[in-house]
Amino acid sequence: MSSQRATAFVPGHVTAFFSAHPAGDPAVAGSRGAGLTLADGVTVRVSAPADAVDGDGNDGDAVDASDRDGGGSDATDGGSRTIDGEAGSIGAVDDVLAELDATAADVAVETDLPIGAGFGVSGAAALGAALAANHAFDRACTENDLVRIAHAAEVGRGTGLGDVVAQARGGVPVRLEPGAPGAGELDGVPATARVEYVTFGELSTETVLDGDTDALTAAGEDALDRLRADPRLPTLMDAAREFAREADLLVPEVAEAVEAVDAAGGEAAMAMLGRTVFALGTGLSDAGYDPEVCRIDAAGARLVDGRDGE
Ligand SMILES: Nc1ncnc2c1ncn2[C@@H]1O[C@H](COP(=O)(O)OP(=O)(O)O)[C@@H](O)[C@H]1O
Ligand SMILES: CC(C)(COP(=O)(O)O)[C@@H](O)C(=O)O
Repeated sequence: MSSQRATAFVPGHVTAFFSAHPAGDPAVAGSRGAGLTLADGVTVRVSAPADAVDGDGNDGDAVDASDRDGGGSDATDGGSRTIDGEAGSIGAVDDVLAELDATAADVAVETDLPIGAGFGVSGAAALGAALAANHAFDRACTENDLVRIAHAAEVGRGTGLGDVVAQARGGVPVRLEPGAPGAGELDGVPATARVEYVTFGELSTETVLDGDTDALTAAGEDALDRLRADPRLPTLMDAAREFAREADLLVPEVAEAVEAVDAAGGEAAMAMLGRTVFALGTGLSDAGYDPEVCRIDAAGARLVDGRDGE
């Protein structure tokens, strides 16, 4: 049965450490590393125009974009695109919609997370758009197909390497081999925890990934070896701190917060790639900060029903 509206939720993902592995094929390119997925994430609502869902996997010429009211949209040839109610789009989302022949959709991205601050919002929006558009347009893709499409879009735009596969899994994903399903390989640290975070601002993922990533990648491989030898959260946090120092990515506000949490007896690290510090338990509040609070996400990306996305 075809459904014309669908909503997906995708957890945020803070990368603790990573190594970059470029490749000609964006489904094969990606990162190794580890991080935490968060119960705070991104909700994506997709509506397909009535004449775009024909159940044979092809909306083709049935949709004349010029007939549609593009109010509130800055999309060039399709339905409306909003981020938290304001007109705006994310490149990886546009590419996912094009791949699914679903540019006619109205797409609303909603999140309480800051964009560009290391929470993988662009990857989450891309994966959420893939899950919801597949359902709304009755495209009959599998989950692996949709993860591959979102991963390739995110890598192609240079806004992430490993967030999408991690967000699809949930929990504490360990990316053992880079790339989308079929190429990559995932494991996880079986753990749950309260997570606190404070954001001081954005850090351009595109700029870091476009630069020399050799030192970063060497540090990321060392960190992954440490975690594989001792797959527990405190080791992940310690490996993350060492990675940030060795890769020379620490920014002063984050370094100060990580030290303050350590002095108060807690565990904190920098979220790659953003001016963001995250801590386990009450680490940041114990150090005198006023953090956002959530938990490690248990389920990974999923379609959700109901008007409120609950
Ligand atoms: N309000 C916004 N602030 C920052 N980036 C935005 C915003 N709206 C759209 N974008 C797009 O979202 C993407 C953010 O990617 P990235 O820096 O990897 O952030 P994140 O860590 O949240 O994934 C960029 O492609 C950027 O152009
Ligand atoms: C660290 C990063 C390359 C970017 O993460 P973000 O800035 O959150 O999009 C991530 O995708 C990863 O591979 O671990």
